[in-house]
Amino acid sequence: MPTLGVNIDHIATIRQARRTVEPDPVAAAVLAELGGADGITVHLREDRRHIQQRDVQLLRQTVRTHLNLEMAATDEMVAIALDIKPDYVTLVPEKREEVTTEGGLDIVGQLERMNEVVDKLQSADIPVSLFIDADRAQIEASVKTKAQFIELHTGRYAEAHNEANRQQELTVLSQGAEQAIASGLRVNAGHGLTYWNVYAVACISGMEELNIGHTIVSRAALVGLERAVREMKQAIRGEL
Ligand SMILES: CC(=O)[C@@H](O)[C@H](O)COP(=O)(O)O
Ligand SMILES: NCC(=O)COP(=O)(O)O
Repeated sequence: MPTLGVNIDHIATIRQARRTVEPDPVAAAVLAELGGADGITVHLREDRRHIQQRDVQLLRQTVRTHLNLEMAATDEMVAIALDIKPDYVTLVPEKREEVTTEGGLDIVGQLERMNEVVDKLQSADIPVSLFIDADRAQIEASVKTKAQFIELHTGRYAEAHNEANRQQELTVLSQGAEQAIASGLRVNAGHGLTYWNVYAVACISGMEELNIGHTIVSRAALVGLERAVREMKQAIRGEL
């Protein structure tokens, strides 16, 4: 079975909604690890809409499992990664106006830049993963970069409208994983995975790690709400 990288971006989304100090992503990472997370994933976006650079610095010092830094392949982000030295970097495409990551990286169309960034990071002992669609040409180009990993974008599978479409997208993911592993790449997957759709992806042969965030933070908000309200009643009564 693949390991679980817990993406805690949306803990920071709640904090940034008020620009306050809670909830703290560092505390969230500790709790995720206590719950069995095999790794912690954060996406430091150029617009800093959720995770901040300080969070990544603190997480580097506190995460006991491994820290996966998702980032765009920009000079600014490469400099941050070289300074903080996460356990691995996942290069992702990024658009300021997007609600979340749309599609995978175009490795074919920017092979020279990808080669340069992968080489800079891996020469500093930071393994690189490329977040791509399970597309034959993108996988072939990823091999050329010498990145150690790819992360297959599971968004289209997660958004499938019916069972036939879901099976079709699952086959695309399985075939992509097979091609990548046969070419020497290690394979992770993520985006849009939920408690209801994760199992089929977890069963893909050779899958190493699943990075999952939004559904876990969403569920945490609901399963923790009753206790949170009970504790506020205690606080109001001066009992906390
Ligand atoms: C790369 C990816 O699929 C996710 O990590 C996603 O980017 C999380 O960050 P956002 O929710 O800000 O898109
Ligand atoms: N790379 C995918 C990830 O880290 C989490 O994506 P999501 O579960 O928040 O959609």
